[in-house]
Amino acid sequence: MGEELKEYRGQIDRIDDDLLRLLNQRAALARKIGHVKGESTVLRPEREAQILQRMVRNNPGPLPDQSITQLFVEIMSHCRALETQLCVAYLGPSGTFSQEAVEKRFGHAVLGKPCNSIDDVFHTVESGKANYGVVPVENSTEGAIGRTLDLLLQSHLKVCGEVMLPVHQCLISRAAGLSAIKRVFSHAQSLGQCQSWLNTHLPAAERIAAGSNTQAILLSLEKHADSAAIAGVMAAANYDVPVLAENIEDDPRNTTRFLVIGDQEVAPSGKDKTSLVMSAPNRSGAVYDLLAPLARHDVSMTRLESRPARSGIWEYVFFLDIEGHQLEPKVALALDELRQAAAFVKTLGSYPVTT
Ligand SMILES: O=C(O)C(=O)C[C@]1(C(=O)O)C=C[C@@H](O)C=C1
Repeated sequence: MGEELKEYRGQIDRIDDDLLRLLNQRAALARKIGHVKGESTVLRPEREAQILQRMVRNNPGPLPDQSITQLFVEIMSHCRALETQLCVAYLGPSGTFSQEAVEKRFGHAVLGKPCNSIDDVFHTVESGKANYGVVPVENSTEGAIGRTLDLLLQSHLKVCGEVMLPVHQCLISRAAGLSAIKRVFSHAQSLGQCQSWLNTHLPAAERIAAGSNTQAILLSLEKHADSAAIAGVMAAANYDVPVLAENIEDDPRNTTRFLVIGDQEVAPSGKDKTSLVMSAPNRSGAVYDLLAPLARHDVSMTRLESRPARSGIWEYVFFLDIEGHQLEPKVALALDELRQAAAFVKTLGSYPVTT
C-alpha cells in the first residue's frame, strides 16, 4: 500500500512538472501573440470557442467534458491576463449569479466590476470603464429580462458571447427554523423561480422583492429572527448565513442565459448564432413576411421574443436569435431580404454558441 501510493505520487509529480513546463510555454506564446496583435483586441471569443470545442472533442476521459472546459477557461484566462487584464462589469454586488457567469466565461484572471443595475453595466462598458459587461437576458423559468432587451435596442454595444448558467436557489436565514420565518426577501426573478416551493413550505410568509439577491440577504439580516432570503450558495457563503433549504427552484433545470456585451464584432467560430431586433410595418401578414426570408434561406430561428416598442401603444419590436454568423453567405442573404421587409432591423451581434 505504502509503496504503491509512493509510486503513483511520484508519477503525479513528474506529470505536474510537465504540466508546469507546458503551461508556461503556452503562456509565453500567448504573450508573443499579444505583441503581434499590438493595439488590437486581446479577447478573441471565436478562437477561445474553437479551443474549447477541440478539447472536448478530443477528451479521452476520465475527466468529464465540463471539467475540461473549466480547466481550459482558466488556462486561457491566465494566458490572456499576460497580454492584458480585462475588466468585466456585471450586476453586483459580488456573490450574485452574474458574478458566477463572469467567472464561467472569463475565468478568474479578470477584474470584475460590480455595478448597481443593468443600466449601469451598459454605461460602464459604453464609457470605456470596463472592456466587457455580462448581463442576464432570459431565464428558463421566468422568461426574458426586459430591461436588458430595451438597453440592447438603444446601445451601440454588440453582443460578443453568451453564458448559460444553471441556477440553484437556496433559502438562507439565521432564523431558528422554517416555522419562524415571516418574510422572504429576494430578487423578483428568484422569487418567481421558487413560487411552488414557497407556496408549499412557507405559504404565509410575505414575499418582498429586492434589487438583487445579495441585497435581499442584507435586508433579511436586519431582522434575522424571522426573515429569510433566497440566493445562491456562493452568496450565502459570502455573508456566512446558514442554508435552511437547498435547490428550492421549481424546475431543477432552471438556467439563466447571460450575454457578454462589448465594443467588438466577433469573427466566425464555425458554430455561431446571431441576435437581432426588428420591427414590422403595421399591416396584416407583416410578421409572417419578416420570417419568410429566414425559411427561404434555411436559417433556423432559435428564439423569438416580442417587447413593447415604447414608440406607440400596442406596437412591438421582435428580438430574434438565428443560427449562424452574419458573415455566412446564407445568413447574410436572409438578413438582406429581412432588411427590405422590416420597418427596422438592428443586428446585435454574432457570437459562438455555448451550452
Ligand atoms: O490566440 C490568441 O489570439 C490569443 O491571444 C491566445 C488565447 C489563448 O490563451 O489561447 C488568449 C486570448 C484570446 O482570447 C484567444 C486565445
